Amino acid sequence: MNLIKTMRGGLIVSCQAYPGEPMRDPRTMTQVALSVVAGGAVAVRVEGPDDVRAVSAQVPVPVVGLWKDGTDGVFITPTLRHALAVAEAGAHVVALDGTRRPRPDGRTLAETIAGLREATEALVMADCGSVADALAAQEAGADLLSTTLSGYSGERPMRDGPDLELVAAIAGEVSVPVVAEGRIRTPEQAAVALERGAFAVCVGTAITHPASITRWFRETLPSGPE
Ligand SMILES: CC(=O)N[C@H](C=O)[C@@H](O)[C@H](O)[C@H](O)COP(=O)(O)O
Repeated sequence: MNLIKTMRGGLIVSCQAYPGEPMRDPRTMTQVALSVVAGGAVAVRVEGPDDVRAVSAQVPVPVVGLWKDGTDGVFITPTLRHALAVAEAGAHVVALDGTRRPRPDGRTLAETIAGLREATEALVMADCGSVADALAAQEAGADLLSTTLSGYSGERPMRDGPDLELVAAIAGEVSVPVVAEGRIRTPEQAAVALERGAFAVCVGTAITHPASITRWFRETLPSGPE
């Protein structure tokens, strides 16, 4: 619980590069992670066992690890095998799909969390897409809940910005800490998420994904090269 307390009111920064991108390299992601820690991140969120291993060996803050497998359905740390690998790589917190959808290995979320607890000391962040997910994930034993999958799991509409309504609704219903995550683009949105009851805020793309940030600028310019 002490580890969770260190994140209270803070900014968790997700440092991820996607398959095929130039920054997809454990050394590069470690440099990104060290840079966001220098700026005050209370924790980092990192994808894939290789990046988790490299980053957790170097950064002085908790590492929230995940392993994406695929891009559809349940793909964030989808099975117990993935969760164990992320913990073994050094993650202090394992983030996994916390929706009520069937999981590829047939285990329930509760069984997955129990299996992880038997083998490791890692805490669990359940990535949710609705209030019903959050309630079920709390029941299943998650240590932290996040709104990561709002707009992606089919239960909430996809918005341009963060689903602050969901943050408030979950925070009002559960007793475990709630992380506001997903499409937070500005410091102001992050501050509002905390006001609405989030325990901490997680920002990825707007801080660590240069291709997206560049695109936002370019698309906002009135005209430019074709
Ligand atoms: C839905 C999904 O796959 N989310 C992923 C989860 O790890 C990441 O791609 C996001 O970057 C992360 O959740 C942070 O959100 P944003 O980048 O919007 O600040």
